[in-house]
Amino acid sequence: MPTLGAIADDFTGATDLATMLVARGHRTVVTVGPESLSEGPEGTAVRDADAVVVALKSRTAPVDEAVGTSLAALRALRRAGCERFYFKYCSTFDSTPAGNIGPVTDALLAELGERRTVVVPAFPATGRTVYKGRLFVHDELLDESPMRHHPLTPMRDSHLGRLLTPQTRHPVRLVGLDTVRQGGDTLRAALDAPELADSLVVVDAVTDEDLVTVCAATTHLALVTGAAGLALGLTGPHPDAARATPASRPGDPGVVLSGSASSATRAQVAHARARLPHRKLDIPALRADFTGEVARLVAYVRRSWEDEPGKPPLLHSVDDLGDVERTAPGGGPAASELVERALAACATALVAAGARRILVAGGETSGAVVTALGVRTLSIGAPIAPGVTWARAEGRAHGRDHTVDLALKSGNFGDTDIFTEAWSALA
Ligand SMILES: Nc1ncnc2c1ncn2[C@@H]1O[C@H](COP(=O)(O)OP(=O)(O)OP(=O)(O)O)[C@@H](O)[C@H]1O
Ligand SMILES: O=C(O)[C@@H](O)C(=O)CO
Repeated sequence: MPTLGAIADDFTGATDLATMLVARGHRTVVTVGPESLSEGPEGTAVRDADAVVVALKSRTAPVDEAVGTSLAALRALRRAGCERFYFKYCSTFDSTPAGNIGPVTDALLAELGERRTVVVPAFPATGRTVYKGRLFVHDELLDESPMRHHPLTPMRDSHLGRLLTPQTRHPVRLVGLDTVRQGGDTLRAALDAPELADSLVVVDAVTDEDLVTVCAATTHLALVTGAAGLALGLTGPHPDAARATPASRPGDPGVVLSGSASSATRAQVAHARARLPHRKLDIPALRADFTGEVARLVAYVRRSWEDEPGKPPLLHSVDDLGDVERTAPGGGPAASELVERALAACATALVAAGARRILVAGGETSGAVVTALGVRTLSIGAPIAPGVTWARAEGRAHGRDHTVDLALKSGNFGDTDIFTEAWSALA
């Protein structure tokens, strides 16, 4: 029976955390939404797991909806036996002044009858560190990094206290690196101090060792919050936890679907364009004739499978930031919505046409694709890069069951050659 229950605010974040938990010895199941926790064969997989991660698409949802789905996930995890909880959000703290990190944290605390938790977005393996309460992305402050241009959650501050305060009913406090470096016992005493009893406590962490210390000092908290780095210190009972075997065989048709505008993805797209068949989504064409344009994209991929076997085609929506359309002309559907819907529609049509391995770039995009594919659970398979893994996805779309290998790549994760090299991990 699982004891650790996690709620991830997007799908790439869910597989990011699950990858870390598997590496730390937890048999881990990712369920898409809370419903799959109890139903049918997925219920059995959950009962055999040490940890369950519920993947939500709540990061940019309206606040009430994000709170509602997160609470439903918490209740389902409690029913499944979980006793400790982990709210996973982005290592770049993706949120707006309204939420959803603060409101969801407040609601989870209230439901658990708790008043205090930690806020730990650091993930040094991917360049995210927190010092003096400020979030860095590699050697830049968050608001000076490319995250300030994010299409949905532009991050215009790096001070976690200032970012979180408008989102929460709790005071936001800081425990600094000097305390963390004094070790787990000192840090726990600092966190348990009466003046922090009602607070969301941002904790500095710059290295993996800092995160192991933070983890050790917070095992008594019913709820922790952060990115996947905080799970580094969570050693589980099954160090040899098996990874899922691939659903596909080498040579099976594959495709890359990228709706991410992040700087790492843009470099990956540029690299792949020189090496893979590729087609860019035409937003005005999607707006004018959505069904026809999706059919043309699908036909292009199918033709590429025949003309250039072994080279998974790339469908992408952004080469450079000039491609990001922020306001829809004439009040039509937003470009972001069109891109998500188009890539999701391509995914279901391509799976029906024989695709067995799909690499998706972008958290929101991944949510759209995974939902359209009717995926209920993801079993973590071969790792690709820090925070990115292949996962075996069981789903149902167009009235047919299917099993495919899915990799959900967070916008800023992965090396430049990930779109051409990820496939070798499936061999
Ligand atoms: N040309 C475009 N114009 C406007 N919006 C776009 C365009 N291309 C993609 N988008 C939208 O931008 C958003 C990108 O978010 P997504 O979460 O998929 O990627 P990301 O932010 O890079 O990844 P992550 O959240 O994992 O860091 C999606 O909603 C996508 O539909
Ligand atoms: O923490 C991260 O950066 C990722 O898992 C993520 O949430 C991006 O969508």
